[in-house]
Amino acid sequence: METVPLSSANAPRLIDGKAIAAAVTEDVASRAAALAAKPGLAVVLVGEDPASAVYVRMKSEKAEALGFHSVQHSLPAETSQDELLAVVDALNADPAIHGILVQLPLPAHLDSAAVIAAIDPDKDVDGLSVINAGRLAVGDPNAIVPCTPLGSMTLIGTVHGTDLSGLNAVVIGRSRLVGLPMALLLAKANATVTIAHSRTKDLPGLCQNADILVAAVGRPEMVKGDWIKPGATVIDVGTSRVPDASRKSGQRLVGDVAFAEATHAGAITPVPGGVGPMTIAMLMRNTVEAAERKAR
Ligand SMILES: Nc1nc2c(c(=O)[nH]1)N[C@@H](CN(C=O)c1ccc(C(=O)N[C@@H](CCC(=O)O)C(=O)O)cc1)CN2
Repeated sequence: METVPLSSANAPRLIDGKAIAAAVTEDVASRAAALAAKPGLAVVLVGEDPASAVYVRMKSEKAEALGFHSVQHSLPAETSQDELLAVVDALNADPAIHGILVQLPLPAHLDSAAVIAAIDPDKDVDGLSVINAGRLAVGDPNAIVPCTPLGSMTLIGTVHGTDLSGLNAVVIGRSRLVGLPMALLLAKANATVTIAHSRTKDLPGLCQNADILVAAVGRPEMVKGDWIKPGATVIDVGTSRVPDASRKSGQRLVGDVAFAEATHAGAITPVPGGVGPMTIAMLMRNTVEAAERKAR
């Protein structure tokens, strides 16, 4: 991946997640074509959450476009825990499936942790199982790493390269999906990492010390311009829909960062077109890797 110097001009450099994701998926397509059996990805959606339906469709369509065997299970919102576990069990046993993803969040009556735990860790292409989280924590190369942090690290790499020695990184958010694995990956790359959350004292002050700021809280435009250190690299993981009467749809997508105020950042991911496309690209990469491992 090309390393681009930090911007010295007034405007921050936009980190083009769409273009970088396209490069990742191009590589995935050629790896998939080299396999005797197509990589198989199963995506499971429970309920009718509109955003989840969009993401699941994007995943299935991308898998098809890359020549994968792509399977989608769309289950009603009232699906029971046992019914969902039975779907996961069947996918675990299916040799044509190398990756299983259960779209989150699940309806409130379902136990997400138990569902994730039921996925074969070698097919857990979301990297959410305790086994894969543990593998990542101890630096096991067999870890399947959650897609959004993996994609975010690739974006950071286009600015700073792979060695983040001497850089302070602040991750706002401590979820299993993004914040915690992100912090581990940054630490593995030699950054000095702080995990911040809703109980953190003086969050703006902490962020002002961050050379790399990762916002993953899901609160629209929470990170204000004066929280950002001049020249910092800002990775915006948030994707919230807010009302916007000027749009035909009546809404627009915003991140966790007040983008228009981040004029003095060195580099920043836009929303849309930043981290989001990388999440899908890394899911495809995790799936082809799972298929390659199976073929060895
Ligand atoms: N099982 C999982 N559930 C969820 C994950 C996940 O990684 N695994 N992540 C998020 C949502 N997500 C993927 O599922 C996701 C979010 C956003 C995008 C994306 O490409 N966004 C576009 C905008 C798309 C739009 O118009 O809505 C962008 O940012 O450019 C992809 C995937 C929660 N659940």
